[in-house]
Amino acid sequence: MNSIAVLGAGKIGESLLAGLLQAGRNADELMFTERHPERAAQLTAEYGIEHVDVATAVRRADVLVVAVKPQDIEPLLDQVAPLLDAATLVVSLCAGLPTKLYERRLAEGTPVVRVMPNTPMVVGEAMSAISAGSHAGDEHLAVVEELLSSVGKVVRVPETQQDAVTALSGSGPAYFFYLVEAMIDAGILLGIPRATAADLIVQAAVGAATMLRDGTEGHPTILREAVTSPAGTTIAGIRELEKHGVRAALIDAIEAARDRSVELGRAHD
Ligand SMILES: NC(=O)C1=CN([C@@H]2O[C@H](COP(=O)(O)OP(=O)(O)OC[C@H]3O[C@@H](n4cnc5c(N)ncnc54)[C@H](OP(=O)(O)O)[C@@H]3O)[C@@H](O)[C@H]2O)C=CC1
Ligand SMILES: O=C(O)[C@@H]1CCC=N1
Repeated sequence: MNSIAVLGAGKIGESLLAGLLQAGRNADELMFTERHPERAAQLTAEYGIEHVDVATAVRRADVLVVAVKPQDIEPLLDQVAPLLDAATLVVSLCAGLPTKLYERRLAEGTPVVRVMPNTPMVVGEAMSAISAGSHAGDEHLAVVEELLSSVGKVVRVPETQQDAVTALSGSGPAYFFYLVEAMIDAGILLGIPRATAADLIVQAAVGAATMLRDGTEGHPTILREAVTSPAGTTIAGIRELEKHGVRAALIDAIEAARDRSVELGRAHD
């Protein structure tokens, strides 16, 4: 079994570690680096995973998972580059950062796989899209697939699509959470207690998501039409969504997220 070091155990790094443990991986196959000692201690207490320094992570890990903010990548690569040999697989979870950035900075021939995961990996429901850098072959993609399929679904995409994927499934959970927040607020407006409104909306979201994924008819238009009765309540609401341009707003939002991903990568050209 590969030993895995997560460099930067923030929100996504912790989600990955927690998801891997939940999937049955042993804590002693995992390690992480983190620059705040209190947070490191808290993570070790909660998960039983060892906090190590970068040099130890590079020496011991078969797979180095980079999970720092894109803005923090340069100082991290300064630390890693002199220590790393080309036998270690580098897996980047960072929005926008191309594999060629790592290839430029790390030992010649280092295999790099770019991944866009999402936080539902903490409950084993991640969507991760993976792309090989120029020194990563099928065997490296297979290692990453095996790792991430234990915490959700994995697809292979050309690296040219990763900025769009970042906007869709990387940021996607935030947009669903935003919709849920807004719908709970609507419940408050209508006089429903917050806890009850939250129960109603969260279960509606879980039911709708399950129908989309597991139902015999998973097409969103057909499912939405089945809820929309003639002269009924749903169409009255949909007319308001259309009046307020919600569909166009979502398309614009996802395009803006894609553009920001491109910009984050260009900052390192
Ligand atoms: N959150 C999400 O839903 C997703 C995030 N990502 C990607 O994952 C990466 C991390 O995002 P996220 O988890 O949200 O961000 P966080 O800020 O929560 O996590 C990054 C962590 O890395 C730490 N860090 C930074 N530099 C170093 C270093 N040199 N050594 C050790 N630790 C370091 C940060 O410390 P400090 O607090 O001091 O900054 C922080 O704890 C980003 O590149 C993002 O694009 C990808 C998909 C989804
Ligand atoms: O907001 C971000 O930049 C990261 C990348 C995808 C989800 N969160």
